[in-house]
Amino acid sequence: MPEPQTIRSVFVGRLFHAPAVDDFRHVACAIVGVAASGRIAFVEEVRPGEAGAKAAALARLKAAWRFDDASVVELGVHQFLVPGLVDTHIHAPQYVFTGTGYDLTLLQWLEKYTFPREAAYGDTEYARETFGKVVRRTVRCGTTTACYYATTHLAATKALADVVHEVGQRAFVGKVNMDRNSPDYYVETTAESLASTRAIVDYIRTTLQSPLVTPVLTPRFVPSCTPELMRGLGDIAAEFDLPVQSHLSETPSEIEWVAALHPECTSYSDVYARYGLLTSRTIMAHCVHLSRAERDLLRERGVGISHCANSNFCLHSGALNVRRLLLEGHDKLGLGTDVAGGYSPSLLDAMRQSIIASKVVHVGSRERAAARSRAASATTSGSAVEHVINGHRHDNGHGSGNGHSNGKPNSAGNNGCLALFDEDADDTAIYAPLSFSEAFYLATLGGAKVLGLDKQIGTIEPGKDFDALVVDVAAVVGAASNIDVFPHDDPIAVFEKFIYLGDDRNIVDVYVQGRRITP
Ligand SMILES: Nc1nc2[nH]cnc2c(=O)[nH]1
Ligand SMILES: [Zn+2]
Repeated sequence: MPEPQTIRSVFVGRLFHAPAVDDFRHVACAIVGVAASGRIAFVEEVRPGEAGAKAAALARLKAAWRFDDASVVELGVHQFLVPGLVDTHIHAPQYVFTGTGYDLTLLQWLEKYTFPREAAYGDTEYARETFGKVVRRTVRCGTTTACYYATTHLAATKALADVVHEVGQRAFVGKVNMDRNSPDYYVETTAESLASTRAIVDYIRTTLQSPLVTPVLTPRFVPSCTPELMRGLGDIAAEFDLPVQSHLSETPSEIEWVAALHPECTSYSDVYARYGLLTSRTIMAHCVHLSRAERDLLRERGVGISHCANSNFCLHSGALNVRRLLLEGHDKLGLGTDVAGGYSPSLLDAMRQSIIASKVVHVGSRERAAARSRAASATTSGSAVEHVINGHRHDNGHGSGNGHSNGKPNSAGNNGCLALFDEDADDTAIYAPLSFSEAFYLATLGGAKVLGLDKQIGTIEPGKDFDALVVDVAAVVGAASNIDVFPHDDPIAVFEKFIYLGDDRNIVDVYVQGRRITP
C-alpha cells in the first residue's frame, strides 16, 4: 500500500505521452491522482470496453487514497491530458520583435534588430512589463518549462525571474554575458559581467528561493565572450554546479568567425570545452553544422541540444539533421522556439517545423543518393547501383548513417540542396523524417532530458510532478473551428490533428507542479 498522501485532484480521461522517442502511448481512460505536493500519486489505466470498470476503479482508489468526489475532474470526449511542453531555448526580451526582421542572416540580424531591442531592457520597468507578456504568452501556449535568455542587465534578469516565479512557470533564467564584439551601447566589461552573473545566481538561489526557478549561465556565444570571461563562467559553473546555455554552430559565417578568433582550438565546440563550458549540464542551441568529431564530443560530454527549426529557417541558417543525431546515440535532444529568431512562441509550431526540417533533410539525402547512383551507373553496372540504394533503404527504414558507397563522393552527388543541411560529404545515408509522435517526444520528455529534469517532468507517471495540459480539440466550435473531427478519426488521428492544427485556444488548462497556472 502506498504512503498516504493528500490528494488534491484526480483527472479521469484520455492521456497521451511518450516515455521514449520510439514509445508513444495512448491511454484511452486513465485515472491520474495528483497529491497536494504537486506530484503524481497514481496513474491507473482502465481497460476499455469493461462495463463499470471505470466506476469500480474510482471507488477502489477513493477508498485507498481518501479523496472525495469534489476533487474528481472528468475530461470531456474531446479532451485529453498531455505532459506540459518544454521550450529549451527562448529569448524573453526578443518577444517584442517576434514576427519581424527575417530579411537578414544571423550576424546582421543581431546587429540591426536584436542588440538595439535588448539594450532597451536597461529600463527595468519596461523589462517587468514586457516579460509579463512573454511569460503569460508562453504559458498560454502550453509551455510549462522554459529555458530563458534575459539580457545583460542584472535588474532586468531579476525581473524575469520574479515574473516567472509569480506566474508559476518552471524555468531556467539566464543573464546574458557579452564583453567583446558588441556595440558600445550594449557591452559589459569582463569584471562587470562576472560580478553580475554571481549576483543573479545569488538572487535566484538565496533571495527568490523558488523551487521552480533555476539560474543558468548564459555566455551569448563565443564571438561575444572573451576567453577570460568564458573561463570565469566555467569556474562559476563548476563552483555552483550550474547549467550553462549558449549558441553553437548555427551559421557558416559564425563558424568561420569563431575559427578566426580561436586558432588554438580544433572546433567551435572545442572552444566551449576548453573554457569549462561543455558539461552534462550544458544546453547548446542550433548545432546545425557540427562535424562528426563535434557531435561525438557533445554526446560523450552529455550535452543537451536544442533544435530550433523555425529560427533555422527564418534566419537562413540551415536544417538540423535530427535523425542522424538520434542514430548516433544522442538522447538529450529537445525543441526550442528561439523567439525571436523563430517567429512563434509555441512548441506546437516548433514540433511542426522540426518535422518539416526533417523532411527537407530527408529529401536532400534522397536526392543526393539518387545523384550518386546516376553517377555510379555511368561507370558501373546497374546491379551495383541498385545495391547501394537498397542498402540504405533496408536499414530499418531510417537510414543507417554509416552506409557508404564504395567510392568517394563525386561532384554529381553534390547537388544544390546539400549545403542547406549537410557538410559531411562522405555521408550517403537516406534519413527518415520525424513522425508527429517523435516530435511530440522531443517537445516533452526530450526537452526535459536536455534540461536534466527528466526525473521530474516530461511524462505523466507516478512520482513525477504534475506538469500537464488539458487539451480540448473542440474548444473552438462553429465556423471558426480550427480542428474538425470526423467519424473516421480515431483517437490517434485526433491527437495528430492537434499537433498539426492546434493552437493556444485548444490548451484549456495548464498545470505546473499540480497548480493550475492558466492565465
Ligand atoms: N538565434 C540566435 N542566435 C544567436 N547567436 C548569438 N545570439 C543569438 C541570438 O540572440 N539568437
Ligand atoms: Zn537563440
